[in-house]
Amino acid sequence: MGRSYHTIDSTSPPPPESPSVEDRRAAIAELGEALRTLVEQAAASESPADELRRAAALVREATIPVGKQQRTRGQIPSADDLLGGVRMHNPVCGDGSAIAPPLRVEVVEGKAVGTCTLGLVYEGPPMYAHGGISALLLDQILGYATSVAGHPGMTVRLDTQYRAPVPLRTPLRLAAEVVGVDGRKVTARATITTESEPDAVLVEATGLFVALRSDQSERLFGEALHPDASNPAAAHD
Ligand SMILES: CCCCCCCC(=O)SCCNC(=O)CCNC(=O)[C@H](O)C(C)(C)COP(=O)(O)OP(=O)(O)OC[C@H]1O[C@@H](n2cnc3c(N)ncnc32)[C@H](O)[C@@H]1OP(=O)(O)O
Repeated sequence: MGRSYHTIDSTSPPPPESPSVEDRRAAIAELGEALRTLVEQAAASESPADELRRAAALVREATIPVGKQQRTRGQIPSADDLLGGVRMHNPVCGDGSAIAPPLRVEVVEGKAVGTCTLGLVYEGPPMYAHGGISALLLDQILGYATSVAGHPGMTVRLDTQYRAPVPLRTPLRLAAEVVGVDGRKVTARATITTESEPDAVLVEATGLFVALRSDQSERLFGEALHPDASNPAAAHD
């Protein structure tokens, strides 16, 4: 099951989940996989117009069961475990996300190392990834590196250097590590290469992360973390 570390995550392993939560996560992942197949095939499709219209009708029909129960912006997904690092809909790593590659991340010798393959849905220049997608991947793995190093924070600056285009439908490797800690400010560096040529850096980034003070955390996330305390209506609208 995909796990993604966020700014308010701890790095300790999550406790065992109940079977119903695991089943719900499995269902979310199954839907995510189907959605990713759909969006990739749509981006690559050369099917005739009538086939595309038939597909659009089927997709509209599929939104009915999915839309039956919706959470609000202020509600954390019931299948997530923030402290355990489970974010099912994270747009980079989440198994339930239609737009996540998804990036798989593990810790190797103190570095966060990620792997993914980008489909045609991420195309910018023909055959290569959109630059914003590279920045998205780098921001995520930098955030992961700061979390696993015990310094979770929010990105306040992301400097990205594009040295060569990132090829689509090609296994990629990302690596990130913390290079400096100055009070609440944490600097980390990350790279994107292909798996076959790990020494040829395609894109690199330096990220500056700031650990939130408790008042900042409360201001930004209080509604989601304590919905009943801050706004009883938010949990139910
Ligand atoms: C699962 C996800 C994994 C991770 C995914 C990637 C993470 C993300 O994408 S996070 C989302 C994107 N980032 C954001 O939305 C953050 C938006 N920024 C903010 O909300 C605020 O800047 C916030 C709350 C982080 C910090 O508050 P702010 O008042 O700006 O800073 P403050 O707390 O006073 O400053 C702390 C230090 O950081 C410095 N600083 C803040 N911003 C910057 C900046 N852009 N550049 C340089 N230094 C900065 C300050 O100067 C200060 O330095 P010092 O202690 O030396 O005086």
